[in-house]
Order: sequence, then C-alpha cells, then structure tokens
Amino acid sequence: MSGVDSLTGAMPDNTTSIDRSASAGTWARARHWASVVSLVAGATTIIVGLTIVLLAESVPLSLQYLPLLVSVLVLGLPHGAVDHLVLPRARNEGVTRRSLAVIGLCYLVIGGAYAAIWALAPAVAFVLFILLTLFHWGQGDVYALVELTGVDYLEGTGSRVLTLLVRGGLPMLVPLVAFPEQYAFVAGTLVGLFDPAAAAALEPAFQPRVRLVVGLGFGLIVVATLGRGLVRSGPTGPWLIDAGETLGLVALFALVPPVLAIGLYFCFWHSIRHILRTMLVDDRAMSVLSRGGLAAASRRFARDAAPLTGGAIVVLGGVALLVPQTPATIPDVAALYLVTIAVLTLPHVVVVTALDREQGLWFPRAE
Ligand SMILES: CC1=C(/C=C/C(C)=C/C=C/C(C)=C/C=O)C(C)(C)CCC1
Ligand SMILES: [Fe+2]
Repeated sequence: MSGVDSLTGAMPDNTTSIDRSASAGTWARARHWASVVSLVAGATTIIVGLTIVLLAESVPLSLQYLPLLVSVLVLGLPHGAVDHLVLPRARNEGVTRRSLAVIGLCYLVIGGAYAAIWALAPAVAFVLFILLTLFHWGQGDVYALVELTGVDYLEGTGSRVLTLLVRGGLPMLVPLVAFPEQYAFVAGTLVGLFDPAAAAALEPAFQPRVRLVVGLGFGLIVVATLGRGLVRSGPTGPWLIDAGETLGLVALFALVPPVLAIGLYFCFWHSIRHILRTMLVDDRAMSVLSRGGLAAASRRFARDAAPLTGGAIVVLGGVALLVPQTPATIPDVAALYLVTIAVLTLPHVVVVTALDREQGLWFPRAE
C-alpha cells in the first residue's frame, strides 16, 4: 500500500526531529523483535538441516531441491521484490515514478547485461555468480551482526570486510570442500543449460589440492576473524551469537548436502534477515513489529512483494525461452531458476549496497 500512498504524496512526514525522537523507543523495540526472529530462524535453519541428515540415511535429490523450489513463492524471490521501495523508505522519501524508473532501469540494464554473459560465456557467468552470492550473503550478515546482534567489535571497514568474507564464504566455499561432486553437478546443470561442453572449464576448481587450499585458507580466515572479535570484546553475548552462528553454519554446509543446505539457508537465513531489514525501514511495518505484530508486518511485506514476485516469475519464463536446452528434470528446472536468481541478484546487490551505504554500514556517510 505504501508504494501507492506515497506515489500520491501521502507519505507520513517523519522527518522532523520531534517525530524521530518520539519513535526512538519504537525503533528499539522493533529492532529487538527483528533480532529475536533472525536468531530463532537462523538456529532453526541449522537444527532442521542437521536433524534431517542425522535421521535420514540419504535424502532423495528431488526432496533436497524442495526448499529451493518453494523459495520461488515463499521468502526467496519475494525478499528482493521490494527493492523498489527500500531506498525511498530508508531515505524518508516518497516512492515516485522517477524512483521506480531508476530501479526498473537498473534491473533491466544490469540484469540484461549479466543474462548476456550467461548466454555467451556460461562458465564465466557461473564463477561470477558464486562470487556475487558470496558478497551478497556476506553483506546481509554484516548488516545483521551490526544492526540486529549488536556486535561492538566490527568498528572499521577492514573488520567488516573480513566478516563479509567469512559469512559469505560459509555457504559458497564449505560445500566446495565438503561436497565437490554435488557442487560440480549443480554447476554443470546451470552451465549446461547454455553449453553442455563449457562446464569442463570448471573442473580444476574441484581438484583435491584446490579444495585443500580453499579449506585451509578459509579456515584460517574464520579462526582469525572470530579470534579478533574475542580479543576485542571478550566472550560477550553478541560474540557468542556470532561464533555460534558461524560454527553452526560450518556444520550445516559441511554435513548437509549442499542443494538442501543452500535451499534452507536462502529461505530461512538470508531472506528472513533481509525481509526484517526491509520492515525496519518501513515506518508502518516497524511500528507493528515494535508491538510484536510479526504476522501483520509479514502480511504487509507479502502485499508489497507480491507484484514484483510475479514480475520475477515472468523473468523466469523469459530465461526459459532464452536457454537452448529445454529443462526436463527437477535439477534442470532448478538450474533455470538459479540462473534467473543470478540475473536478478546483480541489480538486487546494487540496491542492497546502496542501502548499506545509506545506513552507514561501510563508510560513514558524508553529511
Ligand atoms: C544450489 C547450490 C549452489 C549454488 C547456489 C547459489 C549460488 C545460490 C545463490 C542464490 C542467491 C544469490 C540468492 C539471492 O539472495 C552451489 C554453491 C553451486 C552448490 C550446490 C548447490
Ligand atoms: Fe538478497
């Protein structure tokens, strides 16, 4: 609704200092609720993933794909479908035709260019996708640690970059070390949609020596990053949450088959945290959240996200027409979906990075 309201100029004016100070308590309560929800959802993600592998001897591949496929409509695709609203809301500005056109153009040009790379050089596009996801999921967790968990040891850009590498590296690098065959299989399904022969170029990445180097190097970064936090702040609550989440994610991605682990993570970790973030920049969602109205805030989010979730599904149809191979199996359909996510994620990252900047997450903003 707010998009429509603000298009007509009926955005509530909350830019006065009086309103801001009046809403400080509201914001703190909303932030508290958001931190509880993200913590509970995160713990659930890890516990559910580990419990499944503990109880089931082996999980059929089609079931492993289930959370990923569910994410088309639930949490996953919708989490990015309010990109046209978050920046104006964070800036206390109205959503205007111009602001909508800027985001639309960003999606069209940047997403279109990346789609062309998929068509022309799919193996290169796949490597870019892994790096892009590492960056994006890492930046999402840096936000959560700073704003929701309230860590006090990520003071400068350097420590935040390290933490970004840790949190983004967990879902992208640990499965490469622990499940190389499945990683190669999924890579092959994505690249193979465009050119089945091109996947061979990725083979060196799955060699034991490369995985050993990645495992040792990344392990070192994880230990150094957590160690630095411990030295700076001691074993405080926020540090224990950071360490617990990090080790929990190591276990999730080292023990749970990656298609399942990433499907669970995408919905219940990354998307939920980002959705909470979008609620905190939305005055009305924030106000209901501050009173514990998670259901009402979620309904408002769902309404806001519905139109462009539909738009993203249209893009999925477009990608299906673009690929030379007709997907015939669940892994192939999922590959098509993942390529669509890739194309939509690059402009999404531009929006989220602008939001990071707006919220002073990386460099203090020049006034
Ligand atoms: C499924 C899967 C993989 C890749 C998933 C990726 C890259 C997902 C990206 C999702 C994004 C960017 C969502 C938006 O926030 C790997 C790592 C090849 C391992 C095998 C399983
Ligand atoms: Fe995202």
